[in-house]
Amino acid sequence: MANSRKVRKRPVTLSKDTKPGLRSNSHKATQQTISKFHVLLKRKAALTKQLKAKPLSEKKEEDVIQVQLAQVDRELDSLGGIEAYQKASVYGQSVERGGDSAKVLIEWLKKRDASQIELGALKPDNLASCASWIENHPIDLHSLHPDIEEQDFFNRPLPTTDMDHFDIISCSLVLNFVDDSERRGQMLRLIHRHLASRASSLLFLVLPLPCVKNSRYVTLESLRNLMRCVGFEQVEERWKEGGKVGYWLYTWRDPTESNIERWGRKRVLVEGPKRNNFAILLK
Ligand SMILES: C[S@@+](CC[C@H](N)C(=O)[O-])C[C@H]1O[C@@H](n2cnc3c(N)ncnc32)[C@H](O)[C@@H]1O
Repeated sequence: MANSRKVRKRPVTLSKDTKPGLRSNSHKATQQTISKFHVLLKRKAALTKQLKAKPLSEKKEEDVIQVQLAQVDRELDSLGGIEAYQKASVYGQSVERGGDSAKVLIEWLKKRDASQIELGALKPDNLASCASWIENHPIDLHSLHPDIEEQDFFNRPLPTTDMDHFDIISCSLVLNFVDDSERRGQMLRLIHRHLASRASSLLFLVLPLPCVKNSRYVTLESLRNLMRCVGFEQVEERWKEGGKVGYWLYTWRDPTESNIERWGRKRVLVEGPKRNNFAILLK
């Protein structure tokens, strides 16, 4: 359902100085930047967690962690910071996926007036072709364009009126960017609260395929069940064997808190040495 937020009719395009500028980058270099970034962010999250867990008496240990944190920050800076990561991701969109995730979302949407918030938007015009019926509100931690609001979704004020809620939330390759399993669960719960509480509200989720096909803690089935617990019913799923990413579409429903404890801690679902540790926890 559309609300009275201003509908942006004019398709906005990326300005010259915000174009990726990475066309000459090799595919390999792009992948390296993205994966180095993820490794460093994970390390940073682990160190920050350790720091919070330490009692103050262990000052020496705390100092060591602070030094390690500073080193991680330097390495992130030397990679070019979040902007370099984002630009590599823009480039990755075309090389890895043959285009932006929005293509899949548009294919799945039934044409109706709707308001959408796009989390982790690298470009302001992903939904330009639907501008007459979708009022899109792109946000990102680090905005690459004046039409993308710079905002951490975790800090976005909760909706207070019907108008503040969205009909659609797009969360493409953002949940995996969140470096802590509990915070991923929090993000899903927040998404649920920002959507209008009706069955027509939609969540579009995109994850790197290994998060669900090669994790020891998450499978396609567990994702479906966890999402149901948060309050999302899966209606579409798309991925292909050997593919890079998976796409899911969910409708809003009431959460089922009955077996919530099942999702409160990591449980190995698939054994194997080459599995990754991607997890989502609900507390
Ligand atoms: C890998 S990029 C994905 C971009 C794009 N959505 C896509 O599908 O290619 C992840 C983006 O999510 C943004 N992001 C991560 N956490 C966020 C948060 N809490 N709030 C807003 N944006 C966030 C990052 O800044 C980054 O630009």
